[in-house]
Amino acid sequence: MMRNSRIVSRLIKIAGKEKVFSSPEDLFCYSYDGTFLSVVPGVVVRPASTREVAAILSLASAEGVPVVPRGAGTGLSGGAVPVEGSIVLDLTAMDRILEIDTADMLAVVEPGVVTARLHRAVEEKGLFYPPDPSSSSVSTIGGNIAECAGGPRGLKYGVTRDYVLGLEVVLAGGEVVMCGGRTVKNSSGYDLTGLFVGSEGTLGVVTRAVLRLIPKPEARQTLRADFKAIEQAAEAITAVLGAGVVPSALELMDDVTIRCVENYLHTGLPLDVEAILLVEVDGPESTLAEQAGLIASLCIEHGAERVRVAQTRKEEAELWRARKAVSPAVVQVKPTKISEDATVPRSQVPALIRAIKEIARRYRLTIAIFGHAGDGNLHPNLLVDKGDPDEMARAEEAIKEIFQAALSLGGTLSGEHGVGLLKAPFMELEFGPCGMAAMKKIKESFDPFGILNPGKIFGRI
Ligand SMILES: O=C(O)CC[C@@H](O)C(=O)O
Ligand SMILES: [Zn+2]
Repeated sequence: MMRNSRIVSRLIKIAGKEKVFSSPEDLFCYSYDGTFLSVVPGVVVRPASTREVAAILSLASAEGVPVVPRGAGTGLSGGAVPVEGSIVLDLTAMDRILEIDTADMLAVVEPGVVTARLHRAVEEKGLFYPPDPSSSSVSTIGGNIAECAGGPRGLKYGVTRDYVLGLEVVLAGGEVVMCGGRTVKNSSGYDLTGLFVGSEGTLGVVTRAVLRLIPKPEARQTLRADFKAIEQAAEAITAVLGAGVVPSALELMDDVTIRCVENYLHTGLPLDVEAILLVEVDGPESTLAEQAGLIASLCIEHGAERVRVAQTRKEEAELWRARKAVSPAVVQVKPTKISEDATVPRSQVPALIRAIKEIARRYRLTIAIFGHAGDGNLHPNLLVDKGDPDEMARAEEAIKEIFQAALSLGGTLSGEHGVGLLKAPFMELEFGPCGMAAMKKIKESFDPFGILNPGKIFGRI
């Protein structure tokens, strides 16, 4: 609850009475994101323009009040979890697609645009915005930029970072800066655009983005391969990636994951296998049969029980519905799922799977393994019970070991979910003290009073 009523009145003056929320019910709704963490903020404000965001940040820095920017709150690292007494900046009302420029192949959008809405809008014009996090039907572009979201298409097309050409950002004191622009090349000065992408609202608040688009692939084909042993699936992934085709998605779901999804959706996934691969290829219609055929035969060669190629759009949608429902499905089984995002060079995926399985056995934990195996990004989800302190303690140790395993295989803590609060304690494992000190200097120079999303990336301060 915001103790300082003067700040609430100033916010009302800036954004209007109906855009400032401070009832206990409203504050509760903004207290959490896609993780199990929750902190009630002081007040919520929903600005409608860059000018309003600038006025709010200048007020917050003058008063020393923390500000936590927020999109749809689907993040999985705690990046949008408020700080006690903070102002939550709900950016969902700034949701205009300002421009889709087919000649320069770019879109100019406000941060509150829902990712799937942008997909539809650009696809209507024959263009394509590849980043597609599983939450794309609700996630916002601002949140995607803040966490550098990815999704299944990362393997072929990259992640949000690869599509941000330019940004308008409001800095901590309320100053508005423009960085990058509408060109596909830009080598002038420091890459501020790149710095803001993935900075989780700790350096500034994105109020407008120029996004690169590409031509929409002509067609696509999806197939599912079922494997009795997860090792076979892991070998098939390596074989597919080495065969010269680049699938637009190559997703893995292990047996724990399959059971969670089946329990939730009853979509007919096989329960007698240890893993399935969901593979999508795209490109000119004429190339699909050959690409899919090659992948299917490599899967069979590596022990797949069966390969099913989706014959209709409906069948394809059903396969993707199952994959995209993993997160909500896992939560049905254990509400305190702890979602990880360990990412390794793609050749190391089999080794990472082995390491996670061994850690799960040793700590007596159920871990669902799934994710974007084709680009090395796995999401081991620990199914734990928050009310069981012994299990939580084992989970904590297991998480640390999973991170260590990923790092020792040449990987990173996070491929696409960001650091937020959950991974902050482990950052030094990846960057060492000097790397962390360099990042802190950047943070301090952008946010000398520490009002921008404090605690994220660096841990509680
Ligand atoms: O819940 C998760 O761990 C992953 C969510 C998302 O990144 C996905 O790939 O479905
Ligand atoms: Zn993912």
